[in-house]
Amino acid sequence: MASSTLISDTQPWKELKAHVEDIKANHLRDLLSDDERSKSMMVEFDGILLDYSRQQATLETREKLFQLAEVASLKQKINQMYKGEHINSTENRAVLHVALRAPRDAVIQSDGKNVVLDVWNVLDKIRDFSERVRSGSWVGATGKELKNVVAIGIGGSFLGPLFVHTALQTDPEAIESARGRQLRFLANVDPIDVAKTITGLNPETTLVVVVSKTFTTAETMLNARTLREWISSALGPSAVAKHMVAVSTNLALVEKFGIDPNNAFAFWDWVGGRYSVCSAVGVFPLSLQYGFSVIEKFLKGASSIDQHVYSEPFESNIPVLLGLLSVWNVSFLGYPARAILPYTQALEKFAPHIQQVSMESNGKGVSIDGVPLPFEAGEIDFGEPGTNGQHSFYQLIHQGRVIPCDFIGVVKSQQPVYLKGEVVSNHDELMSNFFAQPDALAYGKTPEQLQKENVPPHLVPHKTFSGNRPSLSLLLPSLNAYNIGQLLAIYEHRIAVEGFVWGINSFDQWGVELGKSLATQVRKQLNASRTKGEPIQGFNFSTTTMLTRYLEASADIPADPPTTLPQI
Ligand SMILES: O=P(O)(O)OC[C@H]1O[C@](O)(CO)[C@@H](O)[C@@H]1O
Repeated sequence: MASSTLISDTQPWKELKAHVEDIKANHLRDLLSDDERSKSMMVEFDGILLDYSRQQATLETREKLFQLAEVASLKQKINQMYKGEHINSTENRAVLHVALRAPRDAVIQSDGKNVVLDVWNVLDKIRDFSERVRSGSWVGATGKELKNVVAIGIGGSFLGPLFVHTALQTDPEAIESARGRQLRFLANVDPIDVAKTITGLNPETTLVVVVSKTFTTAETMLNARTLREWISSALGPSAVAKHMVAVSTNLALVEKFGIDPNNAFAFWDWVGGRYSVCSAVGVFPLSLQYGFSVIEKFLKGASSIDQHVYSEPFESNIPVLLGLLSVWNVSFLGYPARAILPYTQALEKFAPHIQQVSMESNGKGVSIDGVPLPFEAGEIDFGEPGTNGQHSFYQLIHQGRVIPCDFIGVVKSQQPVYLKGEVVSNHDELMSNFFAQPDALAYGKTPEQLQKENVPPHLVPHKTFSGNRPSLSLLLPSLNAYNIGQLLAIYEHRIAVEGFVWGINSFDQWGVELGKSLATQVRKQLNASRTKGEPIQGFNFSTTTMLTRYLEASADIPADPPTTLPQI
C-alpha cells in the first residue's frame, strides 16, 4: 500500500465492509454453539488467558482482519517502533516506551545511540535515591525522615502512576514494603485538590516530586509553586532543596524553578506523556513508596509483553488480536465506545488511565499524512470495576446501546476473604459476576423464554434482552506488580496497533493545544480586570457575559490578596 493511501481504500477494508452483513446474520448465541470456533478464539500467554469468542466475529472475520493488518504494514510499523524510527512524524520523534522496560543488556538504538544505557543510568539513580529516602539517610530540613511523598503532575504525568499505585496498594508484597509511608498525587489546578492533598501532611516529613515532561504545563507549575510556598513558609526557603525533587525531560527549567538538577530524574522526548509510566514519571514516585525491587517486577511484566508483541505470530499475539478486534468493532460494526470492566477494585484507576492512552492517542481526524479520514477512528473509553458498574451503567449495555466490553478478571484475589457458612468466598462471589455478565450480554433472553416463565405479556418487551452484545475476557493469574506491568503493556500495544491499522499518528496530541492557548487569553483578561479594572474585551457575547458575571460576583475578593494556603 502506498504510504499516502488511506486504509479505507484498500481491498481488505472493502471486504470487511461487505462481510458485516454476513456477521449480522449470525447471533452470538449461534456462534457460541460452535466449540471449535470458541476454542480457536482463546489465547494463552504467561498465565494470561484471552477469550474473544464473544466477539461478533468468525474465523473468516479474523482472517480478513489479518489481511487488513498485512495491507496496513502492521508488522513493519511495529518493527519501526522497536527500532527507534521517528514514527511520530509530526513531532519528528521516536516512540520507544518499550526501551523503558528493556533488560539492562538489551540494545535499542535511537538516532545512533543505545538508549537502554540511558534508561538504566536513570533507573540506577532512582534505586539509589529512593533507598536513601526510604532508609532515612536522606532527611528533611529539620532532620526528620521523609515518610510522605506528594507527586505533582497531570495527564500522562499522573494517570499511569495513579493506576499502578492504586493497584499495588492492596498487594501483600507491596503493602509490606510501603509500611509507614504515604504516596499522594496532586493533579488538578483546582485549589481544592491542593487542600485535599496536603491535609494531614507535615511539610517536615514530606517530599514533593514535580513530574512534568515539559516542565511548562500550567496546572503542574502552579501546583509546584503552591507546594514550594507550603514548604518554604513552614520551614524556610532553603528547605526546598531537601523537600522538592523533579522528573522531567527539561532539566534547564527544573533548575530555573529552584530544584537542583542532581535531584532530578530525566526521561527523553521519545517517551510520550501517556506512555511514560515506566519512565521516572512512574518509577520514581512508586519506588519511593514501594521500593525499587517491587517496581522492577512491574517493569519486567511490561517487558514480557513487549517481547510477546514483537515475536509472537499475529494468531496468538494478544495485543495485536485485541487491536484488530477494536478496529473491527469501531470501523466496521460501528460501535463507538468500549467499556473497560475490571473485576477487581485494585484496578479502579485503570479505565481512567486507558482513557488517556486511548483517546489522546487515537482521537484523530486525519491520517498520518494529513488526509481527512473518511471513517471514524478512536473509541470512547470508560469503565468502572465490577460489580459496581453493574449497579450503575450496565443497564444501558444490556438493553440500550451496544458497547463492546472488556471483562478483566483475576484468579487469585490480593486480599482473600472467607466466611464460614457462606456459599462461596468473597472473591468467588465477585468472579461469579465476571463469568456471568459476558453470557448475559451474548445470549440475552428471548420473549419465548419469558413466556415459559409466565411473565405477564405487558412486561415481556421490558424484560427481553436482545443479546448479541460483544465482549472479551482477560483472565490474569493474580494482580501483583508483574501482572500489573503486563496489563499496562497489553493495552498500550493494543492502542498502538489500532492506530497503525487506521493509519494515523497515535503519538501526537495537537488537539489539546487550542484550549490551552484560549485559557492564556482568559487568564490575561482576569488579571487585567481584577488588578486594573479593565473591561472584558476580545471575547464573544457568551464568554463576555459569563466572565462578567464571574468577576462581578467575586468582586469582594481583594485585587492583591496576601498569599493564602488551604485551611483544612
Ligand atoms: O508532563 P507534562 O509536560 O506536564 O504534560 C502533561 C500532559 O499534558 C498533555 O500534553 C495534554 O495536555 C499530555 O499529553 C501530557 O501527558
